[in-house]
Amino acid sequence: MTLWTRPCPIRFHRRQIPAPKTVGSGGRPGRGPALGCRFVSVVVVTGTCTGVGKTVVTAALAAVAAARGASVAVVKPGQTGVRDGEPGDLDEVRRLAGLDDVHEFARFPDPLSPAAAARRAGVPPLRLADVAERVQALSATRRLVLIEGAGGLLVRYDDEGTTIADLARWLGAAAVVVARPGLGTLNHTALTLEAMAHRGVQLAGVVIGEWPDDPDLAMRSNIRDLETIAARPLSGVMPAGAGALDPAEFLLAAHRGLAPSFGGTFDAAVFRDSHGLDKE
Ligand SMILES: Nc1ncnc2c1ncn2[C@@H]1O[C@H](COP(=O)(O)OP(=O)(O)OP(=O)(O)O)[C@@H](O)[C@H]1O
Ligand SMILES: C[C@H](N)[C@H](N)CCCCCC(=O)O
Ligand SMILES: [Mg+2]
Repeated sequence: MTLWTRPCPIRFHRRQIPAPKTVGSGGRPGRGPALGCRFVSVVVVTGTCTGVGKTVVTAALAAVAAARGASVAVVKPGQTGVRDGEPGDLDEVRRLAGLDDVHEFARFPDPLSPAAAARRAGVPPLRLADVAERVQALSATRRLVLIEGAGGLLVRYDDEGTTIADLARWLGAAAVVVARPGLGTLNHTALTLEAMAHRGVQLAGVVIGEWPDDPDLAMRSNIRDLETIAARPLSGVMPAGAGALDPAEFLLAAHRGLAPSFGGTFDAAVFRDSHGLDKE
């Protein structure tokens, strides 16, 4: 346990399930969704900030894995900024990925961190330790459980300061970091990755949440520097407008936008060569 990680307040045994021998009806033996490791079953989707495209990337990961025949559940532990009866992030995942196995554990109407929104609502905060237990139960019968945080990595879920990084650590889950392409993202991404490293949260990959048709100088320059910061090629780039596609088009965009480690066909070198500055 590092100084940076909160201890789990409940008895919780980290467990990862092996990939099933056969995936889906036409699945080949031993072939699960390509998530970098056959034993990865819980992945946290975090971001450098709120509004960076976490929901779209979560839907893309779910769509590609489900299309490969994997059983996928998507969890939004704490949804804020949405009232009862209004559509939340999971409704967007449901619409884009055509997935019904979605789970929201708490909802607070004010558009704030889950901790602040619970305080304002005068209700107890969401306990991420309980979320860990519920995710563990889900993972017993799913090949993949995706967990979308609220805002960035260190957003608080309670007044003790429990974060999605703690949840990832308790579950032994790697995290996908969704980043903006433009000016400012290098610092935000570096801070996020450094905080993860200090907390012992493994990086599953950096994905740009929304790449515009007309990238500016900083965006083009940032491709190389994001890869330097992450010490690996980009794990995906979702095109601007992906959130408005219909499910069939979205699946195609998800395949093209996610790297082979996530089951897609995105080629970071090709993207870097065609959009980066290095060729000039
Ligand atoms: N690739 C994309 N194509 C189209 N729209 C996008 C894309 N990425 C993000 N958006 C839009 O940008 C806004 C913010 O994105 P999103 O809701 O995914 O952010 P988030 O990181 O999930 O934020 P939160 O912390 O609220 O969960 C949304 O309105 C979403 O529809
Ligand atoms: C309301 C918003 N869309 C998210 N659900 C919550 C974002 C919390 C961000 C807190 C912060 O980093 O200042
Ligand atoms: Mg979201």
